[in-house]
Amino acid sequence: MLKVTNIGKAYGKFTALEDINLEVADGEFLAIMGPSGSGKSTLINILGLLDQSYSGEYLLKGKNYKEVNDNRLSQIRGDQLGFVFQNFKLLTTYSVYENIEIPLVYSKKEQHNKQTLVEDVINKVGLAGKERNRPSELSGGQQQRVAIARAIVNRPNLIIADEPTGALDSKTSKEIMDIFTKLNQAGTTVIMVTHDSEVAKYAMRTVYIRDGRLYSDAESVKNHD
Ligand SMILES: Nc1ncnc2c1ncn2[C@@H]1O[C@H](COP(=O)(O)OP(=O)(O)OP(=O)(O)O)[C@@H](O)[C@H]1O
Repeated sequence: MLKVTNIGKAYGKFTALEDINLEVADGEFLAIMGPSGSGKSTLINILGLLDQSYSGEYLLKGKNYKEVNDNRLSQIRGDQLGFVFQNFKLLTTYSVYENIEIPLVYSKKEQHNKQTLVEDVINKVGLAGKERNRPSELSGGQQQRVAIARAIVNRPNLIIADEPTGALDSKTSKEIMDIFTKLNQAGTTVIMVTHDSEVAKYAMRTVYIRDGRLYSDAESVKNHD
């Protein structure tokens, strides 16, 4: 799915990422863990084609998008990637249905029946009956379901989730992780940042970032415990 070779990222004199190497296979479910400020968001912003100012090489599905212009990049993000954030990032004046429909409205992909696609994902995340509600009328867990539905409606190759359970209680977190697990079992690659080791257990593999450097599970134990 993706390959990162020797990636570095600096904010002025501050090195946020250094010598990052990572390969994620199609169909994997990867958790990225690490302390606050270690570089997790910086890394997934690069993986999600939201940040192009890094050194090293990033290939998504074998392609290097570093020189691609912003319009084309947002098209690629919309068509190939799905994003889920800690604070849901829903549009508050839109209904559940309208929030989920957004990626289809902007996509240039052929979509024969948008309504069926939206209804399918609403059922998948267990929100049938809530189509006309506004986000403010939903619980945190329900809002995250809307965000997940919005992330998958365009059938992305890869879902990038930044602390998707960070604002949820443990029971709701489990329900949300069950949805990610199902999506992954159906073939979607998932990369998820989390602080919560219980949540990371849902992933097949966990990598750790500390001070901008990446460690695999075993290396992390060796170097830091
Ligand atoms: N725009 C920026 N300008 C300067 N420094 C930045 C900027 N964005 C991030 N940083 C710094 O880079 C480091 C990594 O930040 P990042 O947001 O990637 O951490 P994180 O691991 O995601 O943290 P958290 O778990 O708290 O979200 C931090 O020390 C942060 O202060």
